[in-house]
Amino acid sequence: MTELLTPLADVGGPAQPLLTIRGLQKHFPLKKGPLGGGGGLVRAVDGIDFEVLKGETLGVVGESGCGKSTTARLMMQLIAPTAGEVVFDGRVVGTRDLPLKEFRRQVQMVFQDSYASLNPRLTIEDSIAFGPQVHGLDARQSVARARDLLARVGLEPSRFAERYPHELSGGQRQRVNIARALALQPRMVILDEAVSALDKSVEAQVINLLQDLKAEFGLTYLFISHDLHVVRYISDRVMVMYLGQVAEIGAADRLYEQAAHPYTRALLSSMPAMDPDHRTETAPLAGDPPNPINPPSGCRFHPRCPQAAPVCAERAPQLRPVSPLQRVSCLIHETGSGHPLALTQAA
Ligand SMILES: Nc1ncnc2c1ncn2[C@@H]1O[C@H](COP(=O)(O)OP(=O)(O)OP(=O)(O)O)[C@@H](O)[C@H]1O
Repeated sequence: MTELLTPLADVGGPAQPLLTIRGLQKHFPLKKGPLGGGGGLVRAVDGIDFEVLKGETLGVVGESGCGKSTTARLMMQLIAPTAGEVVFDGRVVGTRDLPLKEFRRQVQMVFQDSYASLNPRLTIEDSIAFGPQVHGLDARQSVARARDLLARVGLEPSRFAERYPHELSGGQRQRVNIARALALQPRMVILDEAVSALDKSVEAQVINLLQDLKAEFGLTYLFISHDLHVVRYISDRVMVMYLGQVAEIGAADRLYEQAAHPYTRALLSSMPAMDPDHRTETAPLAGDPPNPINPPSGCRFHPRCPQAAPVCAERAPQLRPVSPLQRVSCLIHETGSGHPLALTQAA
């Protein structure tokens, strides 16, 4: 299990998985046309395995449509998987071992749209108190918890508790959503583009708040974002997705400094430079991601990969450890010879 060792191991011994994803797939059927044509499947998530370690923030990145949100919704069991399972703290979710209701108390989610997530007819206080009441806490205790949490996310309860969502700014509403997610005292929070709609200065405040709350409540985060700078800042490890699969996963610093997958390198070189004097050597990502209805054969990245060899169109790579801190799905790393061309030459 050496691949589970992360920088967290430096501070608290070997990190253990809190949530494990095994062979997860989601294929959405396409509607048939009036004459029976069409059909087919959108392979939104197509066989992924990974773990979220206790106490870490796992960042998830990848181009639009690569399956990040579908993965999050599958993890929460908001949609049924085509195949695979979610294991939380050693128990399979949605079984007698760990019924959905109990799992959903322990794992909460915050979405991008701060307004859509709140009931416009409920006051802020009632929105936050609702979850604990559903889970059996009495009304007085639920309201007390809501007020505590409002203060904790930086919203003075005497000013905000009785207001309605439309009376708040986007940043304030997202603080309410975070308070609401914490009201059930979860162990893990999934943040799906949770700061993406905020102004840069508000975004920075909310990210710092998330960091403080994580430390205070001992939380584990899965943090989905298209902003590679933010992901590097907040994450202990990062998972890179490409066309419904995991391309690479590893410790954030190592992945950003020594990416092993050609896709990760291309994605990172498309990052706007924080330092204008900094020049990257790598070619940026060319072309659009291919269609998840009809993904390329072999390695799905091969049509866009600057290092692709003929074998890459024929053989699908497996996710394998390349170091104790990094796993990658690329034939380069399966040969151990440094280039997939060696595979064709050796064959
Ligand atoms: N209900 C659905 N029916 C059919 N296809 C879907 C459905 N939901 C998602 N998809 C498709 O699945 C693929 C993955 O979508 P998903 O939203 O998970 O990607 P994403 O990486 O989160 O993208 P973004 O960064 O744009 O939010 C896309 O091709 C999307 O169009």
